[in-house]
Amino acid sequence: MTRKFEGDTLLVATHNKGKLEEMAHLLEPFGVKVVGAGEMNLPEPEETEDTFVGNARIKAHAAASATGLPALSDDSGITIDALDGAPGVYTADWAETENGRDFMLAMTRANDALEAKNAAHPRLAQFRCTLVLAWPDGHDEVFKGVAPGHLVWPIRGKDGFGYDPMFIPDGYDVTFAEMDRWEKNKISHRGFAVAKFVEGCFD
Ligand SMILES: O=P(O)(O)OP(=O)(O)OP(=O)(O)OC[C@H]1O[C@@H](n2cnc3c(O)ncnc32)[C@H](O)[C@@H]1O
Ligand SMILES: [Mg+2]
Repeated sequence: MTRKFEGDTLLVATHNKGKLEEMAHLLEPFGVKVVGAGEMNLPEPEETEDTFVGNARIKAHAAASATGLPALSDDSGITIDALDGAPGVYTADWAETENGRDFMLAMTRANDALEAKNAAHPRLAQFRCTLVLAWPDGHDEVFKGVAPGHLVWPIRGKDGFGYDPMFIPDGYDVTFAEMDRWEKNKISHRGFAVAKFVEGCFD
């Protein structure tokens, strides 16, 4: 098997431990080890774009130009039909507090907004993941994945991260947070996007 990038280590331009663990597990069968932006002491760039791909490009290119290595970023979030696609690219912002991120608060906000609209059930939503592989010469490649499902309240489960405890993927009756992390990878937005990345990067 050959791969487009040299060596067996891939720089993943994220500071999110949950994403990194999922990617490490997804790429391990291909002999790829991942190293996160935090371990490389890279700063967290400001995400100033209003699209997933725009922000994924910012993160990937920042890491590639700082290190001279190809870098894979992940910009992701949840889109809720009854909220016209919110929080979308602002998914992480909904968790922001003076003392850092609080995802119980973020999930409560999402549920409160649905309640305020008296939104019908099932409350359809999609987890979306955009991966950008940026090369030190400035070009990049984009890979996307979507996981459709619906939101439940109260939240359920202790595994996963972010909004996982309120999201039930289509075809299941458990939330992402009630599922084994590796089971989630088989049907998640990130799992589907990584599968496309693998298709594009390995012969
Ligand atoms: O930017 P990086 O450093 O990669 O890490 P981040 O956590 O800031 O990531 P994003 O900017 O892409 O924001 C994505 C948000 O969507 C949430 N999210 C993404 N994927 C998720 C998943 O698989 N399960 C639950 N929540 C997820 C995540 O918790 C963040 O709040
Ligand atoms: Mg971010």
